[in-house]
Amino acid sequence: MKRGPFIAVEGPIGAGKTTLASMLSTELNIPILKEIVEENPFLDKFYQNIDEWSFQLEMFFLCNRYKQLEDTDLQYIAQDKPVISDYHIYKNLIFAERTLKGIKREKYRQIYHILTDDLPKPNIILYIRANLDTLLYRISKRGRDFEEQIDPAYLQQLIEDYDTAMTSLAEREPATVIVPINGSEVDFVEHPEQFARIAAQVKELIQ
Ligand SMILES: Nc1ncnc2c1ncn2[C@@H]1O[C@H](COP(=O)(O)OP(=O)(O)OP(=O)(O)O)[C@@H](O)[C@H]1O
Ligand SMILES: Nc1nc(=O)c2ncn([C@H]3C[C@H](O)[C@@H](CO)O3)c2[nH]1
Repeated sequence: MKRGPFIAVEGPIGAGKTTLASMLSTELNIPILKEIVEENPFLDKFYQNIDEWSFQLEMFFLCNRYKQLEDTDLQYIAQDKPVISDYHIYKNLIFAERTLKGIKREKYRQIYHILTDDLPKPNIILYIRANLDTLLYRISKRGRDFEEQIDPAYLQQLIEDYDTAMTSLAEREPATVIVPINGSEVDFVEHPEQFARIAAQVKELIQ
């Protein structure tokens, strides 16, 4: 069955997902769904001690996004209305596979699949790839206190995890369109013509 476009913007921390999703939402007049950051009670503690807090944090993100996705399904997808999101639910697994170990990782995997397997997934993914220097620069420019403690090695691993995950998603879901964007070279914030090219590409995909 054909359904309305469900667009997700993805990429590692600080790649520009919220920025690009917001710009596209305005330009294309499509409602935006944003992830919850400031109200997250575990992020600060997590960055201070990943092993201690990872399970609580990953479960918090999963429950939150599960609820958002359920609502999105009712409000938009089931009614064939377009929507753009600054994340894909799959990011839960990308992060959790990196931050959890042993039995907790195994339990998390099972819960992730139970909760999300039957929910609608984005049919278009704008995947912003960016190198470590770009991400570190953008994260520091954004200036969230709790992110000052991010270990560059953790960020570098996530860059690689994202590449692996997107390749695997493309194999599992050949119908999903993945548009790679080189976030270290393409600057959709400072260069309107570069943003216009991305917006035109998305317009063409959803027509
Ligand atoms: N193409 C760009 N050129 C210059 N600055 C950018 C660009 N994209 C994003 N930024 C800036 O980088 C910072 C991070 O961007 P943003 O918050 O959109 O990233 P994100 O991928 O949504 O992050 P997170 O993973 O934490 O949710 C912001 O300060 C934003 O203004
Ligand atoms: N561990 C972990 N799992 C997730 O699912 C996840 N999603 C986002 N984040 C972190 C990245 C930014 O610092 C901040 C805002 O995106 O939250 C996550 N961290």
